[in-house]
Amino acid sequence: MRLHGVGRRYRVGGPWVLRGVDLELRPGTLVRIDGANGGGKSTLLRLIAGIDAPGAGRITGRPRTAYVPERFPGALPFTALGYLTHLGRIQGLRRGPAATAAGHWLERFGAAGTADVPLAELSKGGCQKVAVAQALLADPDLLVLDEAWTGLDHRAGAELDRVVAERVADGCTVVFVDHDPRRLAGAQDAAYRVEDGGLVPAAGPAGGGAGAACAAAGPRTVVEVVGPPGAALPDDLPGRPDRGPAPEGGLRLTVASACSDALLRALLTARPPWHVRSVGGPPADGGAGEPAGGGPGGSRTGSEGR
Ligand SMILES: Nc1ncnc2c1ncn2[C@@H]1O[C@H](COP(=O)(O)OP(=O)(O)OP(=O)(O)O)[C@@H](O)[C@H]1O
Repeated sequence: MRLHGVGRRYRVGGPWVLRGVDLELRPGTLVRIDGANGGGKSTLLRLIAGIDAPGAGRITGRPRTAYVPERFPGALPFTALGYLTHLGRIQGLRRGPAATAAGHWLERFGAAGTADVPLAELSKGGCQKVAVAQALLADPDLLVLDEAWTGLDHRAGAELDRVVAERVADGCTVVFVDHDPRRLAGAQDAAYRVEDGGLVPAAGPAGGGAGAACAAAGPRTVVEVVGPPGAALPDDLPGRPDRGPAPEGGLRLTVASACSDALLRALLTARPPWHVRSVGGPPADGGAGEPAGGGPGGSRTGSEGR
């Protein structure tokens, strides 16, 4: 998708909040937008999300888009599950798959217990989980997150980090604003600042590249893999895993746990696919990693022994 010389002002003859904004959003990239309060970040995100239209310039190549707004209209006459199922249907899902997706995302964000609670009775955090879940129902190709982490508890926030990594690994473009400069730090493919109505490249920890869209910090996961004979490890794997030989042959990959699902998916869907021998945590001594396959904290995969 591309923004060509996009501008927006809120009244005829009024000041331009944005002017002459050019931006290319490539598939499978994570893009951060920063800027001063009131500078126009949300305005830009609404244009990117397609819920507002530019007053100048144009936007081309829009993919299937989902959006988490800065403020979610919580007091609607639905239960959490009913609302998400309804939105899933609007996004083109049939009733059964919409209800399944709704339940899945509530579960992932630790909100399964609020499925039958009216939106008006949810806590701020509970509402925010619904706001995030609605954007994920139909696997969007462009996900626009305006302070989507605000109000989420730690576990749900970490889950959203993981979801972002998975979506990017699946080829989705994710554009986000967040007040925390450490959010997905080092994982961004590009970062920009809205400044004086324009968009300028931001200095900072961006530049991870398409395969790096995972949080680098936090717990680590160790994955032991065996490749097809003669195959090299695919380039640009999610999370840029550290690699070394595995004692039983093959490779031992160590990656931020937030990226492990995306890494596994990339390995299993590579052509030809890699065999995952075990998945586990690093050893307590913090060394290079001892997959706990079969032991505490680790698991053998279903493909073991193939
Ligand atoms: N619907 C609107 N009608 C009129 N003016 C608006 C509207 N939305 C935003 N503005 C104005 O546009 C400017 C940019 O607002 P915007 O919300 O895009 O900035 P922001 O960078 O997201 O701010 P914040 O960091 O405070 O969320 C502000 O001066 C704001 O008052």
